[in-house]
Amino acid sequence: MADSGFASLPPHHPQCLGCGPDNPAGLQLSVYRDGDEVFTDLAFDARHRGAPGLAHGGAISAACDDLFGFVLYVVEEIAVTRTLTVEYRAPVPLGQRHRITARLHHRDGRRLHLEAAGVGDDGVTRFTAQALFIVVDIDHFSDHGTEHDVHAMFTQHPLRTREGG
Ligand SMILES: CCCCC/C=C\C/C=C\C/C=C\C/C=C\CCCC(=O)SCCNC(=O)CCNC(=O)[C@H](O)C(C)(C)COP(=O)(O)OP(=O)(O)OC[C@H]1O[C@@H](n2cnc3c(N)ncnc32)[C@H](O)[C@@H]1OP(=O)(O)O
Repeated sequence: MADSGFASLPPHHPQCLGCGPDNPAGLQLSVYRDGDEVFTDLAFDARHRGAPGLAHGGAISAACDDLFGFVLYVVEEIAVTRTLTVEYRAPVPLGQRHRITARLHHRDGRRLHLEAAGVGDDGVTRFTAQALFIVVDIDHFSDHGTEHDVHAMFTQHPLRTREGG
């Protein structure tokens, strides 16, 4: 796939369930920016099993939620999920790669309306999602994480260029 040249976005933090490279129980998403959209290529595996051979809906939902958290790099706002709706249009087989793409649909004050779709490498759209994120201040996180960890989450990382595809 001709992905080289897309900007690689930094994980929210190293232990993030969705994208943290240091979280062995996480999805370890690698996320890229393509214009105003973000995307990740993901094949659910045995750790994400729901019914035999199929991905668990909660794992799919987590992937969508975390990917929405990367649209924030495009919007340049800090925001958190208030609502998340996933439409499971077709079963998602384990081991089959899907590209999940997310974008801002529209903004209304503090409300960010987001949308996403997961398309298999066979061209089938198996799930779509809509979310409402609410813009918050960095203080939203201060009561729960250490100052160091909260600061690190919002440190600007230089965008990297994807190598290969
Ligand atoms: C540029 C740098 C960008 C860097 C980005 C880096 C990191 C990403 C940032 C954060 C995420 C960090 C790490 C994890 C990453 C990603 C994972 C995905 C994201 C998540 O997993 S995140 C966890 C789950 N998430 C929560 O843990 C939220 C819990 N929740 C709350 O903390 C509050 O609930 C809060 C703060 C959300 C709102 O509380 P609040 O008191 O501030 O605001 P309020 O309730 O007043 O709502 C405000 C306005 O939205 C309207 N409104 C409300 N609900 C509505 C609805 N259903 N439909 C239509 N409108 C609605 C109201 O009517 C009002 O409208 P108006 O402003 O016009 O009055």
